[in-house]
Amino acid sequence: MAESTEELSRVKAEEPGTPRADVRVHPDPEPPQVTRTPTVVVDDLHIIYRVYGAATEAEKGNAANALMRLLKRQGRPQMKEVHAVRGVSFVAYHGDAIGIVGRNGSGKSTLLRAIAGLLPPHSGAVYTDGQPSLLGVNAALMRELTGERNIVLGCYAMGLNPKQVKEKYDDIVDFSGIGEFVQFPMSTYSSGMGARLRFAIASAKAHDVLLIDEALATGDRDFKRKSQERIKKMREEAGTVFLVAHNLDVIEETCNRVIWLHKGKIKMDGDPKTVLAAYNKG
Ligand SMILES: Nc1ncnc2c1ncn2[C@@H]1O[C@H](COP(=O)(O)OP(=O)(O)OP(=O)(O)O)[C@@H](O)[C@H]1O
Repeated sequence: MAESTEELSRVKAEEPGTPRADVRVHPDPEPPQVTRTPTVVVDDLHIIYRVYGAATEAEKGNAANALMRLLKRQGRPQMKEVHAVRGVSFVAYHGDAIGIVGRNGSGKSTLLRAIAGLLPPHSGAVYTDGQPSLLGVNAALMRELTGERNIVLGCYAMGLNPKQVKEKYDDIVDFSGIGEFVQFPMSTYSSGMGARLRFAIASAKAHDVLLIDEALATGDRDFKRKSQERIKKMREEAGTVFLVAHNLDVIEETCNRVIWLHKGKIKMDGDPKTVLAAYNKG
């Protein structure tokens, strides 16, 4: 942590009076290359969820109150705010694969959804160069349709034309490893099979910015290896990949940079080894 403390004091010295909770760690003392092209700029982003009907502090966790409310058929008109992302700022570049780590509820998925444009900022902004695509465990494939139909529809949704879908189809089925299950509705798939098919569809196309939320967590070792290779290829094709995963090995092997979120703020941002070592300690 000596390196990060030094970095933090330097940042503070440069910006007197500006409170900074985050720590930026660069693998070498050289300043970042100015020639790299930024793909995602997140500027002092705040995301707040509004939950209607939430319990007040006084009512929280009180079974007697809950029972009384039920008996009296009282509604709960209170509105509670959850401040999930609190002033996050960073710049991602072409060719970056950025792992996002943090404890449950630290704001990882919220940040990805905001970069994908699915959540409006409460304040601050997200600027992206190109179209961001979010691939999550809940990505919108249709459970009642067969894998085959989902591949075709998913490819169309990504903007491929019928000829390109034909060319990609076999590769998607092979990569997903779902075999003859491709003929069955996705409702018959295990969660791992669904996740593999989603990744296979999404990665069949080059993305400007690909956001992956835990999709690799459910695959077996062989699938993880294949998907890591594919992420590497996507990086080489000059896209930017964001990866949220609780499996830190996957992050370390796949990413060239890691952002550690803690209670909605960036606690550390830098090369995977340094950040993961600090995260494991803390
Ligand atoms: N749709 C929602 N409505 C209200 N609050 C939400 C919603 N989604 C997430 N939150 C809250 O926002 C905070 C951040 O959640 P988020 O899912 O982004 O964290 P996470 O780091 O991805 O967690 P996990 O590792 O458990 O997936 C949490 O306090 C969570 O309860």
